[in-house]
Amino acid sequence: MMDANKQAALDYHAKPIPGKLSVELTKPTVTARDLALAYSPGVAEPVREIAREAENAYRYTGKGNLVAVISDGTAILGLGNLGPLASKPVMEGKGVLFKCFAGINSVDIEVDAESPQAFIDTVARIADTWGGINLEDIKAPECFKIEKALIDRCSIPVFHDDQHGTAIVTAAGMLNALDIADKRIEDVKIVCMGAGAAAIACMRLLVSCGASKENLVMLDRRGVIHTDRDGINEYKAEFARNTNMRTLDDAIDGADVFIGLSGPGLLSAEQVKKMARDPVIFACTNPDPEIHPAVAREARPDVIMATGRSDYPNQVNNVLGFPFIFRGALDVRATRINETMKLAAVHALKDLAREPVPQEVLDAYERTEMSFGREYIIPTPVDIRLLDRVSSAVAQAAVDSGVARKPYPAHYPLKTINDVYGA
Ligand SMILES: NC(=O)C1=CN([C@@H]2O[C@H](COP(=O)(O)OP(=O)(O)OC[C@H]3O[C@@H](n4cnc5c(N)ncnc54)[C@H](OP(=O)(O)O)[C@@H]3O)[C@@H](O)[C@H]2O)C=CC1
Ligand SMILES: CC(=O)C(=O)O
Ligand SMILES: [Mg+2]
Repeated sequence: MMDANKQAALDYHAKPIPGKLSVELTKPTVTARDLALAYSPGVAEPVREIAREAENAYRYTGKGNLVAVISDGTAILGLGNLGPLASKPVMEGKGVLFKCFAGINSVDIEVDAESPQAFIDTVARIADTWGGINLEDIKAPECFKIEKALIDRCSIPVFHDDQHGTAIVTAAGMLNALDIADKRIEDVKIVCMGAGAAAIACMRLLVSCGASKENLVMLDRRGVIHTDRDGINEYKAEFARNTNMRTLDDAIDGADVFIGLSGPGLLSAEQVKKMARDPVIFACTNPDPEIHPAVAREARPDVIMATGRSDYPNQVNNVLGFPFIFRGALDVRATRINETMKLAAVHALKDLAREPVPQEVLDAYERTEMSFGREYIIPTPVDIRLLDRVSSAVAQAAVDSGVARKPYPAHYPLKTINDVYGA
């Protein structure tokens, strides 16, 4: 980041008070009577009700609209394993996004765990306090076992955002980008740089959406993941290709799609030049993408380009997913976030990009025009319609697929975050 922007980012986090989130009160606390209701003796009444029937926690506490954002700091954005405390600005940031885009309260928890099992046990022991758990920035392959174990042990939704949030948004953006390029997902040659949490989940979901594993090459730090390679874990093995390709140079030749979920600056202009017509490049590593959009565009004026960042067009970032997916899941008290709900979110996002863009979005992005096309393949996070479209689709899918413990919300559609508690 340039020095001025770097200082601006540090000042933003430091001033006027440190951090980006605080806690607000929802009840009066002025008089002795208020205190007698809020604390002793009044607080004993909801305690007794919850002890009698656990579901009452949703009625008498903030549980139903409260998500824990939990990390061990092992894969902080694309910055790597910098430890739990260093992940705190990102986890606070996820809390900001939960609140401002979906009206969901959250608490960030950074766990210093000596092993995946210790992490699992820590999270499982505090799980009942929340309406849902958003796991964040936990590296592969540990993240897969951690998420599965917690889903098995918890009765609330547990969702590894870097896997599924990213996959949902990537799939929605990809379906639109391929439509614009006039290509079929079944036919396209895909190169996926990275074989971690986000990459594995993105490729799994793209395959569910029609992509062929035979057309897909995945790479990690050692190059192409192929069937003759030793020592690849079971998740990478899912995408091992029987191929002579060994390097990105080999794989990128004639590729229709490059998806980067790996590290900064790994794709060169020369490699972009070797891609097929109307190449689709999602350079999603944060904060510094696999290739700068200007470099890609100079190499190939016909590129359809996305990054994970807010300061370029086409932000393919899980921020478009997790706030609204949890909103829908919480509002029907879903026990989990299943594949049906994820696909519903993909289609809601994909379809919304094809509608006219509201003036508020144009103003926020200081643009006079935005419409479905190469520079607008996916809605922007500030688009208030996401709250209605994605949350409604996810809630309906939860009901339809039998994981909802409450009916489709009577107070939907949500027009603003002020609507989230209903009338
Ligand atoms: N835009 C978005 O919404 C999101 C973007 N991301 C980005 O995706 C990236 C990966 O995140 P995540 O999956 O959570 O992390 P993981 O640690 O789980 O995976 C990282 C993967 O990237 C690979 N990788 C790292 N450096 C290189 C390199 N120089 N060459 C080839 N492969 C490399 C690793 O290879 P190996 O297996 O050999 O170690 C590993 O497979 C991050 O940069 C992150 O910012 C993640 C989530 C959301
Ligand atoms: C966006 C995000 O979650 C990441 O880069 O890790
Ligand atoms: Mg992340």
